Amino acid sequence: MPKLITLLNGPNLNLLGQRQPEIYGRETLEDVVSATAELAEDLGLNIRALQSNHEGQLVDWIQAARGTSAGIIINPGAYSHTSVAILDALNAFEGPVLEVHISNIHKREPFRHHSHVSTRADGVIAGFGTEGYLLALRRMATLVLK
Ligand SMILES: O=C1C[C@@](O)(C(=O)O)C[C@@H](O)[C@@H]1O
Repeated sequence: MPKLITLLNGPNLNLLGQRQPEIYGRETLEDVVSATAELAEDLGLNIRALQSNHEGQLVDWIQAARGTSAGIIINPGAYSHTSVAILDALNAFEGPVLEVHISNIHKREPFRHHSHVSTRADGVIAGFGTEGYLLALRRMATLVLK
């Protein structure tokens, strides 16, 4: 059985492709999910891709990944900068956590420079566009298949 990786996207990422394309690009979330699922298959992994605009829902999915997923790839969106609840949930998850930001948060407004999630993440990718999800998945394969 291929190992399961939970891919979580937070608020407003459902609007990928339409929302500020000059920052986030023209690819939709559906495009991102199908590209990651395809790569996952090549790498011998399974992906469970979920998106929510609600903090508590993301916390519930992180908790559900305990004992069922080998790793979590998460773009927490704006909750990166505000959510101690998401950080606490990730701290209760036993496997590797990789954080993805499509944009380079360090080049943007100062309030985006800090991410609570980064204090837990085993790796962070920012500013690689939607390609960041694929790079994170490759790194996840190294971490969980070693
Ligand atoms: O919603 C997002 C998307 C983001 O996480 C990114 O992928 O670049 C960066 C966040 O600051 C922002 O709130």
